[in-house]
Amino acid sequence: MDHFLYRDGALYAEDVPLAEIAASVGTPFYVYSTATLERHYRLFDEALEGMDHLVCYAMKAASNQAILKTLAALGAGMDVVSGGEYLRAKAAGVPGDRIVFSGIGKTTDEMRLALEGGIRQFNVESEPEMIALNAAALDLGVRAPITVRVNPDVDAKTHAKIATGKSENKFGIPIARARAVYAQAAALPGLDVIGIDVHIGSQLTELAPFALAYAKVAELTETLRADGHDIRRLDLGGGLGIPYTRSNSAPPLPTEYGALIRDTLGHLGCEIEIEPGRLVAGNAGLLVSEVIYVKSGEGRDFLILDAAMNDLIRPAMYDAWHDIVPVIEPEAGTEQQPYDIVGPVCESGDTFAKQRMMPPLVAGDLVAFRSAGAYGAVMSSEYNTRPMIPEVLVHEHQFAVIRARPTFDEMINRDTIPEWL
Ligand SMILES: Cc1ncc(COP(=O)(O)O)c(C=O)c1O
Ligand SMILES: N[C@@H](CCCC[NH3+])C(=O)O
Repeated sequence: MDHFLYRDGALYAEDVPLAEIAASVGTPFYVYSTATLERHYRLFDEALEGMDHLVCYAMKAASNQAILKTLAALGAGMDVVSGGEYLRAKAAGVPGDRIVFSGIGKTTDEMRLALEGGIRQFNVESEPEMIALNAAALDLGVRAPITVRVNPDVDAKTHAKIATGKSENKFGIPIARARAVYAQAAALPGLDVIGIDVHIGSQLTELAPFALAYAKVAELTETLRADGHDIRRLDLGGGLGIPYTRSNSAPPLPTEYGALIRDTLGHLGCEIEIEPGRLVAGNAGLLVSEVIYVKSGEGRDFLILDAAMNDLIRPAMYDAWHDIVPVIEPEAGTEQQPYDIVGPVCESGDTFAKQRMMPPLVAGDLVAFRSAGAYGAVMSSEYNTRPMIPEVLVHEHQFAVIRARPTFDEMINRDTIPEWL
């Protein structure tokens, strides 16, 4: 459930009409609902109730400071994947002991930053990374808490570009090699081996792949304990999918996911961490755009929007579906017609939807892309020298711009001219 509903014939974000925000900030823009963000975080937190746990929001999904602060205020931890994300999390008030550091390519500088600023644990993904982290920790005279991310060779049954748990993927160490790698880690004096990490992919719409992966983690926990390792924390990654459209095959709910965790891993008495990103932010955000032109093509009509692939790359990159709805609710019985919905960028990949059934629209009408809160604004660019679009946060009846649109002067003057020119 989200907080973007039609009321009196118009789409609202909580208690604010989207048209009012559009009039104030101009289109296109991203808008997030505080209530939905909070609700989704709490669903995970409650799903793990009774177990020692921490929900570490995967901030790669949406990392505006205001979003992070909203979640941090509820006690959320953060999963970060770069020095920049680490600093963002700290700036939002998340203490180091609630930050986990994931990613296959952590640099020594990033390791030092986190070791100095405080870190809950590093999720280490290779032997060379282990050696580098050991050296960085010894250099600073500290011990780095780590889990090792294992690759369980499980098919997450999601888009190939966001599946991470098969042996051919670049992530984690093959689970078959885990015992040897843990033995190596335990022998490094700068590392404190505390647990196991796994993350098999994103936008999972079934529980079965999680069940397979977690069963392997349970077995590995017992094996490693028998080898003498004090395995006391399991980081289970993120990946639970969201409904991108209102169909009857909605993905499992956080409660069902929590029950699976309890069933497969509860008996081990470990502290549980999860790293949801998409489910927290995805349906908490919309992209709102205006129709610039309606153009008749050869056998098809194009809705040309002022949003483009640089603002929301998911359809171009993953052929992703986003529901696109008019901001003014069509009257009951309005006949729909097919449109190709496109942006102004100069490539045909700048297509959001083909032959999408919509009520008749004209220039100046507003449309909203649903489920755009995760991997939306964070993946945007200035391609075609299009300014990054504003982000707005709604809280009940108020809204605030949480990132302003840069001016063209700011964009142009960001470049510097070498002295020979
Ligand atoms: C290590 C790690 N944790 C958490 C996530 C968040 O995944 P999702 O947004 O699907 O919940 C990702 C992205 O897939 C990831 O790579
Ligand atoms: N960017 C991807 C998700 C990547 C998940 C990364 N851990 C998407 O929009 O679906």
